[in-house]
Amino acid sequence: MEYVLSTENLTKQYKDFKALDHLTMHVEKGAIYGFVGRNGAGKTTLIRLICGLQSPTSGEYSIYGKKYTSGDILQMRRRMGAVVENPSIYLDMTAEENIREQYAILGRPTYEGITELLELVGLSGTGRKKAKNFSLGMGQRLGIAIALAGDPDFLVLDEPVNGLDPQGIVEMRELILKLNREYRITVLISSHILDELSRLATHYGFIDQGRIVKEITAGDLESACRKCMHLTVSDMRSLIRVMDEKKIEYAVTSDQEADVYGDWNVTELIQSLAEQGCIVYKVTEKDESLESYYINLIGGGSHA
Ligand SMILES: Nc1ncnc2c1ncn2[C@@H]1O[C@H](COP(=O)(O)OP(=O)(O)OP(=O)(O)O)[C@@H](O)[C@H]1O
Repeated sequence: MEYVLSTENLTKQYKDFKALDHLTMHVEKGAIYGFVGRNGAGKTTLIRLICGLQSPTSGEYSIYGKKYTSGDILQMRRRMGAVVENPSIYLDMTAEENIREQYAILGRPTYEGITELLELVGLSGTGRKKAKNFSLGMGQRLGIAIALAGDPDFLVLDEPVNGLDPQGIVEMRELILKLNREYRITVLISSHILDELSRLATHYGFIDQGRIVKEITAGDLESACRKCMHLTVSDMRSLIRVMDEKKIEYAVTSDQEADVYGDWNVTELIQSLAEQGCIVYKVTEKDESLESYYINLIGGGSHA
């Protein structure tokens, strides 16, 4: 497995407060990694660390397999683009001037590719408009364009849809998907908006109080959250017999209760059970949403 980013026991302590507490995570090459956690969980701290804006207290991280203490780390960071907190945009400049500026900072020999970059992020029509007159969504997209100026293959976005209107959210989602699918850019996105992430992420890392509580692929998460029928019955042995005969997937949850997976005809199922002398007292549809999965995972409390 090739990891673009991996951390091991990464810890960041501010006086007597641990913002990151032995955090271990793995971002696979090609992934859109949804970094999920409530406000204050430590997402931005992790991003600041991997961008080299702050140093860890202990533990380590590697980018493209190179440890942060190695001499090659700066080179690896050049393969990374990030939009952290407020993107560094010159407000008195146009979108194009901002990207030109970034090209100059990066020491790129020509201004080639700027038109394409503006088009990619949907800012090609902004002409002489200065960044200070941009909408929030345009500003976010300019931040991404600046982060893309160095042709990164790893893009880190801290809460990219925060504050955007529904249209802005859709545009941001489409842009991220395009960067990942067409340009093969691995993306790490931090967010507390789970529903939005679920339309994008191929992998998730759930963070709480500075620790990763779970890393899971989108496929495994979908299975964990899939719909099922919850049955309360008089006779569990009969239920088991009927389910096994019909090759229906199920899970017994108590003496009288079971979860039945798949899209089955409820009337037929109840009839088959009745024929075996098993009365169905109650049928409810259970749909563990991403949100409730997450709340179960981190044990409730006040959430973002
Ligand atoms: N420089 C600092 N000094 C002291 N505490 C800090 C500092 N920076 C961050 N923290 C604390 O560390 C914790 C984690 O902050 P962080 O910004 O990483 O959270 P987050 O998950 O990004 O949350 P949010 O979604 O609110 O940005 C917070 O409790 C914050 O107050």
